[in-house]
Amino acid sequence: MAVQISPSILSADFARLADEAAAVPNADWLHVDVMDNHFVPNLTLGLPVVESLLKATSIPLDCHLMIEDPDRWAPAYAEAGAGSVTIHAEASRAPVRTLRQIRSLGARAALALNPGTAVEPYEGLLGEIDMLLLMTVEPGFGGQKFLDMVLPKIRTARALVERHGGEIWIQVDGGVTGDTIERCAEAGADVFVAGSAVYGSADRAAAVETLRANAAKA
Ligand SMILES: O=C(CO)[C@H](O)[C@H](O)COP(=O)(O)O
Ligand SMILES: [Fe+2]
Repeated sequence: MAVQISPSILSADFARLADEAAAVPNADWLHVDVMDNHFVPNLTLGLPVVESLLKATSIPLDCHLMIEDPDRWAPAYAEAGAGSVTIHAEASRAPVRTLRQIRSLGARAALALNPGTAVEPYEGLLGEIDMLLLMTVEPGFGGQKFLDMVLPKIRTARALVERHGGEIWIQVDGGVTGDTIERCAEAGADVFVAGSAVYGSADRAAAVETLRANAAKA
């Protein structure tokens, strides 16, 4: 499993997003948290900002939609050129249709599960996804404490994914730091989102490399 690091611009300076993207040239992805103040109690950014960001960086965008109606909006992010589009299982009413639309528009399709959502009921969707996102905090805000209770679910997900051929990536998001990343990698995650651990550091690129090195220790 190659380690991939996806810095979350949630913790970046929103007035300087192009510079903040340029500060992490060694990132595999740029994680974009779309929040609508309904599915989660916070409001961030939407499609117009993603469209501008796509013009400002060559780093592929990993769009994490924390919105009430992902079935309506997710295809537009894929159409705009996002490299990966993630919908929440708790929000989607038609996940198969939406995940297929995302793929048919050329993006990787991903399904996200909140900390309290079990993975087993979604085994049937594994054929429809390129990545499974396991939230390691309750979605809505950056800078929260990593929830250790999700570690067994990462192990379960890794076992399920291996049974399905092992090609689906497992992403973790929330409270991922130089300290917690090793536990996530050891449990079976291979894509790591980090907001405050990267954008809370003076040297963002060095923070990305520290995360990558620590994940590789597992
Ligand atoms: O989806 C998210 C929150 O809902 C963010 O991606 C996540 O919280 C990143 O921030 P941090 O690394 O600071 O926890
Ligand atoms: Fe996120």
